[in-house]
Amino acid sequence: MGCCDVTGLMPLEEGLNRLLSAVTPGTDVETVPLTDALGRVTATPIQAQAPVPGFDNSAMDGYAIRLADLKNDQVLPLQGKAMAGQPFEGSVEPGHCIRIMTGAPVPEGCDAVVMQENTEVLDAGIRFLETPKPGNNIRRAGEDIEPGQEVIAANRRLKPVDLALIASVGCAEINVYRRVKVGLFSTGDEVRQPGEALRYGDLYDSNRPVIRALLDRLDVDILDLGTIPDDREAVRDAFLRADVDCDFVVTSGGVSVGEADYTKEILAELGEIEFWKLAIKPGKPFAFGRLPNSWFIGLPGNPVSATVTFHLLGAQAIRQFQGTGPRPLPRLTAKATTDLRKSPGRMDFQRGQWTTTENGIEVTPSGRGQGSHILTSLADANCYIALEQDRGNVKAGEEVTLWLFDDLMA
Ligand SMILES: Nc1nc2c(c(=O)[nH]1)N[C@H]1C(S)=C(S)[C@@H](COP(=O)(O)OP(=O)(O)OC[C@H]3O[C@@H](n4cnc5c(N)ncnc54)[C@H](O)[C@@H]3O)O[C@H]1N2
Ligand code: MOO
Repeated sequence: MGCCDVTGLMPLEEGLNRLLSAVTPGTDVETVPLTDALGRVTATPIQAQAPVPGFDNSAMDGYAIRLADLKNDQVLPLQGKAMAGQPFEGSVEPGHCIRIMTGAPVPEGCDAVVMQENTEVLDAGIRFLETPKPGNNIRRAGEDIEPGQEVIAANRRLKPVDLALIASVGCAEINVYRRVKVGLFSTGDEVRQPGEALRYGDLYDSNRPVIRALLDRLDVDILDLGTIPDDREAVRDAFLRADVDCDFVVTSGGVSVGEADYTKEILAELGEIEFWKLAIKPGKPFAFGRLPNSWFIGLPGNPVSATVTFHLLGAQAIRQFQGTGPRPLPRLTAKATTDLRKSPGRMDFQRGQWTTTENGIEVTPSGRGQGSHILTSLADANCYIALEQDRGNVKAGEEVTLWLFDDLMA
């Protein structure tokens, strides 16, 4: 197939659908303490046993009163004190008020709290400078969460504030799915590690650092097998090693049609290719398949292609296995500020910077070019300019669809 031959390429949507229906969520569950739960995916829902707040309490430092007691002079003698953690005990005598602090239980019978700033301390008691409405400054029991309420659903990736919510209902341990294990390696005789000297024709392995970092953000365990030379046996060994221990094997390079492109060949030998070659640019030679024990994600060697295909496809496959399901990127319509070159046949994911201007939302291509070796185009971007498969060149001012970068890429 020549570089411009687009026959037999699978549209992105079809590839993604096939990948998502092939990957079934993992089922192994473990229990972790709340402190270790960030980024994990819940296996069971979490329900509140008791209301939150657990009791009617004061929203302000001030005085708790019975509204009916406020007479013309608005002065009530002070009877006692309610502090957070030290409730007022006993019953409030008619015509009295209680000093109360934020978070302290509102004494029974009191139906409003007046903040300190709206009162005056006299020898005879407290003068109220306002007449509050019933319930003023009282936070009701169960206002946030009712008993029995589901506060966290199953199959949710826990974010920082979820941990607060879970703590607020007193839950100390959480059932989560086992962490996904991902084996990772780059291939290529020319691929060196940063810090090493380059021979003529070599380049540095930029794929592994970015894919590792993206995997970290997906909260997986990584088995990093490094860079494997273009040697059939070495690539085969790396595949077998990763497959034994992992749920996914992610590689970069060797999926094209070159003479040392063994990745695809070995996948066909050890497992099964589900699909290879998508109608997208960059990333045409993306491969997805099944190994004896794991799923295979074969990223193209070009750095932009590897990163974009991992973002659009690989990460979705991992989320599917993790149980959260895929997370589509949000989309926006914008005006292109410049002409964009585009050949019909593949869907383009050009890299761009979108901004809101007085003319609406505009997008400008990022980097010094859109080649799949131009990493700066991706580093300077905050979105993809997603140009439909059949679309041709775009003129400045035309509308284009943006796929916005999510927190994985931002
Ligand atoms: N005859 C054809 N040639 C190519 C086609 C095609 O359809 N027909 N597709 C092109 C496209 S598109 C891509 S993308 C690449 C994908 O090739 P491979 O996945 O086989 O990758 P390599 O050939 O090993 O490398 C491509 C390119 O990327 C550099 N590379 C590889 N690994 C890394 C790494 N870890 N970090 C940084 N850069 C890396 C490598 O040196 C090459 O320059 O194939 C096209 N060819
Ligand atoms: O489609 Mo390749 O992944 O552009 O360089």
